[in-house]
Amino acid sequence: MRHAYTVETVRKAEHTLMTRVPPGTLMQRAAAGLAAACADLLGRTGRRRGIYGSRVVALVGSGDNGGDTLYATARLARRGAGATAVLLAPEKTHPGGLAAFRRAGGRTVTPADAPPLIARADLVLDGIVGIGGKGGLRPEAAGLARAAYEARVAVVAVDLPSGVDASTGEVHGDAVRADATITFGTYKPCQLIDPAAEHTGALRLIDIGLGPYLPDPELEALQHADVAALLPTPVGESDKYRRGVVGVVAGSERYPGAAVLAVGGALRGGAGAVRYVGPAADAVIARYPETLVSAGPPSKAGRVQAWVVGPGLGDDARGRQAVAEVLASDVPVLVDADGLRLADRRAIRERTAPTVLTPHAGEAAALLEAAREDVETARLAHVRRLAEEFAATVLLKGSTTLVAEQGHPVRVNPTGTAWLSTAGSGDVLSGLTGSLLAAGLTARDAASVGAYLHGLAGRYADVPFGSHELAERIPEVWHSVHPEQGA
Ligand SMILES: NC(=O)C1=CN([C@@H]2O[C@H](COP(=O)(O)OP(=O)(O)OC[C@H]3O[C@@H](n4cnc5c(N)ncnc54)[C@H](O)[C@@H]3O)[C@@H](O)[C@H]2O)[C@@H](O)CC1
Ligand SMILES: Nc1ncnc2c1ncn2[C@@H]1O[C@H](COP(=O)(O)OP(=O)(O)O)[C@@H](O)[C@H]1O
Ligand SMILES: [K+]
Repeated sequence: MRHAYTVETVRKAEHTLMTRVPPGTLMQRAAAGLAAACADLLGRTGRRRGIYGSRVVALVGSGDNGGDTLYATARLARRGAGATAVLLAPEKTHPGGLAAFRRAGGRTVTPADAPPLIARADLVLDGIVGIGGKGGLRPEAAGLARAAYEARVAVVAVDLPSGVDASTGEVHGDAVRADATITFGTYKPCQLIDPAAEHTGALRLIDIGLGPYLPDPELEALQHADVAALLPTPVGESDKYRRGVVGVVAGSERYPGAAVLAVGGALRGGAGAVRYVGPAADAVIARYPETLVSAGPPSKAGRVQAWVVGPGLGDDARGRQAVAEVLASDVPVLVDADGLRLADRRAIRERTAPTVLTPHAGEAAALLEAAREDVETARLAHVRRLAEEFAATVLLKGSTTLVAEQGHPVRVNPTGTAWLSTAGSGDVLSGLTGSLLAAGLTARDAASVGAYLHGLAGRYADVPFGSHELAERIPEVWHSVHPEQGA
């Protein structure tokens, strides 16, 4: 599991740790890790394939982030790099870092003289601001960041790309675009959540000894091993009912394909059987003959351990009635797509069994009476608000998928690709996640494992792909996560 913490929590933990180690220790640990990571990068990608003779330019702001950067650049200078520091606030530059940098033979320049040096550099270090940053880059720093970007010079962000909001992943104004980010002590939300995550590049964590002083995480991201431990596995005494039956209420005369896609996802999620309820039974059976079908209503379809309701349901009274029936059941329910529009808000809030809502940004905006752009620019705040207002587990889809449930850390999905933004891919996700719910995973685990597998399926599929291919990739994905199972 990867964990991430807000600035406030990081500061508290650093404060406690600092009282237990000699002054300057943390900065030296950070600088040593940063210099080693830069050396790696110069060895692999620099024009000179190594540190000796390479040209390193450090953008240095007024705080400790600049201090880290100067100490690290001094280490590179001692190993033969030609090092230049651009001082953005000369009077406020970290004194110890600057002295070390000068002793190592580094030279300093003003921002006005920097652009040609940046354009010729092998590596630019962004030490403008770290967790102390407020708002976007100021114009002078923004100009230097742009010069590096336009010259396609490799940029390493120190702790985080300057200009992004560390605790939320929001970006208000100009921000550095990094090829790699070397972060200290723990991950920060900005490195995992878009739009800030898009500025982060390859991410590496340097241990500075903070671990024992950090509380429960505010954000977490599952990794392969966490997902493997959660995947449902049939045992000796299993039968199809004990493995779980998932009911799918989806599709309409107008959108029969949504039913097929959701059922396809459900068949690959580990439940023992899939029941389809709705008007697209012929299309479903033609593609997946193993499905148990009925025309409805859901209340007469037979027992299930979880329901998925909503994909391609349309707008009619029958759809509304089906959603109401499903929400009135005492089993876990996943509500997606049209279901989110048709569902009665109170009926969701008052359910006693778990409920998972899976909106994309547009649907989330409608549920919250907010603007879509606001949801996209502040995903963390909005997914938390949805979980609270609906007393449900909420999976907010998009370039970063988040799963929120009150009283727990928000989960960030680390898999996925922009190729998943294709019609019907959400239908596959809802079937897959519903199947995991029926197989007995908690709402939060089902949502995060569903998003994880779905995101990997998108990465495994040959591009450009149609959504029906995603379900077919799941056995391969399952196997990669859990090498003793799957394809
Ligand atoms: N506190 C610690 O124990 C450690 C901190 N470390 C480093 O210290 C950093 C935090 O240092 P600081 O608290 O000094 O803060 P920063 O260096 O992140 O930035 C604060 C300074 O930048 C200025 N500033 C804020 N927003 C700005 C903006 N938009 N444009 C230009 N200037 C802006 C502020 O006036 C302040 O002087 C971390 O990110 C990390 O790099 C590491 O050395 C590890 C240990
Ligand atoms: N830019 C993106 N990067 C990664 N994943 C994305 C991106 N845009 C959309 N997705 C994913 O693609 C899926 C699209 O689902 P959805 O919006 O419901 O589409 P549909 O309604 O067509 O099925 C979701 O899993 C979402 O997280
Ligand atoms: K930085």
